[in-house]
Amino acid sequence: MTTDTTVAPAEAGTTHEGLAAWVAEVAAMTTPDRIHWVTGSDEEWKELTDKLVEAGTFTRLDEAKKPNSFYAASSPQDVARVEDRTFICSREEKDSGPTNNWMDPEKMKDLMRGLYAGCMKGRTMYVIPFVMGHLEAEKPMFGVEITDSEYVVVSMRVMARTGRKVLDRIEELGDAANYVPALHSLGAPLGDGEQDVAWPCNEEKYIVQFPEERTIWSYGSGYGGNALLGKKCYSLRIASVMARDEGWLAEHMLILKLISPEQQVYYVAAAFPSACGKTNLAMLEPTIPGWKVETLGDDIAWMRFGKDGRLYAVNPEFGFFGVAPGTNEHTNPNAMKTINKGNSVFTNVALTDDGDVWWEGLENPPAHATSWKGEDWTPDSEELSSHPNSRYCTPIEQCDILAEEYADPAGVPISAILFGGRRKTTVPLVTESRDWTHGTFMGATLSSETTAAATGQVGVVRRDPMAMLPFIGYNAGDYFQHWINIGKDADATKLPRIFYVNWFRRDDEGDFLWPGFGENSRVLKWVIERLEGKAAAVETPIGHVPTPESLDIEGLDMTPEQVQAALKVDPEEWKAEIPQIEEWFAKFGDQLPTQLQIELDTLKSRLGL
Ligand SMILES: Nc1nc2c(ncn2[C@@H]2O[C@H](COP(=O)(O)OP(=O)(O)OP(=O)(O)O)[C@@H](O)[C@H]2O)c(=O)[nH]1
Ligand SMILES: O=C([O-])CC(=O)C(=O)O
Ligand SMILES: [Mn+2]
Repeated sequence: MTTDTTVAPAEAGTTHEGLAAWVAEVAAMTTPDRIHWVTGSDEEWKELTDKLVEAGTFTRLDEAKKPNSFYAASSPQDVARVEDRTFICSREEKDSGPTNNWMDPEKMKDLMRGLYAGCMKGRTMYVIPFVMGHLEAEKPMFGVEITDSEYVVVSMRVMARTGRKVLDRIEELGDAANYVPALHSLGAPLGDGEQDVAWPCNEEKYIVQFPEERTIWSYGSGYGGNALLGKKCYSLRIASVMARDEGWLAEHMLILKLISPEQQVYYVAAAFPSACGKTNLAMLEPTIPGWKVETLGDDIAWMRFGKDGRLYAVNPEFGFFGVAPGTNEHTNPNAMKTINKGNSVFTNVALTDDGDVWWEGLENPPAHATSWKGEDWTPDSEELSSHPNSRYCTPIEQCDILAEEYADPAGVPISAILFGGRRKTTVPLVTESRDWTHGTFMGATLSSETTAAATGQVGVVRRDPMAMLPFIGYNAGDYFQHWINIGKDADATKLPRIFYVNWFRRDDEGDFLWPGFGENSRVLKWVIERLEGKAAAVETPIGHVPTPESLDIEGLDMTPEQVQAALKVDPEEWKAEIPQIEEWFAKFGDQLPTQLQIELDTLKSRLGL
């Protein structure tokens, strides 16, 4: 037991005094049986995964099918992000804004200290030094996560650069190393001799960001978005606050590299809400001849201005935490190849009898499997084999189409930003904004049907600004202003152009109008041709949409009427949208940037309202 706050540096696990003191303080509060400083070595991975297998949390998959890979099933009450349990505890309530839960930070800390007291009893406390983005970055974005979950340690090693090398650098930099302290506990202490369960967690959950302190406290959940604190909590909620203060953008965006038949290279970033197609677009296999996509990231983009005045994006992550259902050789062959190389963790999918994993939408359903709930499953079963938010966690460097620029800490210059949501009606396949401010309006009014990526009802249309509704770490009105300011201060000719896409529009029978997936390359082609001034567009009240001839539909299995229906801008549908936008904007009161009100007024007058 090493929870003494006066331990010598060697015993403290680090020569960094501030870090040693924080770790000692947390240990004194949470009273773990032991403390382990995560090195990130292969031996450590082996030890931890063996321990997880022994505990029943992991099942080792067949080595020939998925080498060095594991299956896990969570508790049914711990399957997704918990937005109603997520808080932005800024000092002033108004700074968290109308879209976040808030509590006074001191009150929250008192409450959580009560929960954390003794919460690691019987467990090991792991200290994970990590960096989001490159260790070689000009200003490395360090974090240190304390957790009592081996599942979290193993997953963090896949999702972020972690371990001894990071700690060495933090120690070298000393006081100059700014790191985000991120505390996580499952909230499941073990009594003396008490047998552990396969997925320990607590019914009571708190996912808390303290934006001024750049600190994260998470309690009660082992699920990715709630527990891998480098991801949503740091790289979006905390980083969005840093970005506001420092003049950059931390966004819920994929980053892809597009190569035209003429070998021209373009970089595109795209923000879609959770489970709305980022990973799929990021790894797309174009169906149109001569075009090629490489990937840089599937979930998060940090964008800063370069010396040349362009906006450069880096992916701060090191792995993919992807939605399993729907992923297959047709929809996402590159994801399949990546996970088949192994070194991956699969959570809440089905386990086949021959030691592989399966999920809805994957080819070749097994005759029998064990469902994520641990029940017998056959293709005739009424229940799903896998939770709709089941996930694979796999190393990004295993992706065959990873762009070489991924290794560049300076990132890639973005030419276009796409916003997109999941809408059955109203929103056309693609619309180009008139300018940055109009594009910001499109992002600020983005709407989407809710998905299984968060707990709560699925399929309800809600505004999800820039796909960041659950991730903006401050007042969303100020966030909109920040977006507008980014455009105001920049050279407009160098800014990315902004587009709005919708792959999910349906016909009267309820079928998707647009085939999606690899066919989305046709939309990317139109976007690039717009940048080059080559493609035609129709001006509509909501922006520029493709003329039917300008969209490349050669070889596409769609009638011209179906293409028209996918592209259609129906003024009546948009008129019905206006009261929803007004209601949304009303939430912000005088925190709503005037420019967005002007954009709304312009849209109304274009619709004849
Ligand atoms: N119809 C249709 N479905 C799609 C398309 N792209 C993705 N999907 C489906 O949407 C679901 C989520 O896709 P992902 O690419 O994993 O979504 P994501 O935005 O990366 O999700 P998060 O990891 O939660 O942020 C999967 O079931 C996909 O099969 C598309 O172009 N058309
Ligand atoms: O954070 C998670 O749990 C998964 C994810 O990427 C999202 O929900 O956007
Ligand atoms: Mn995501």
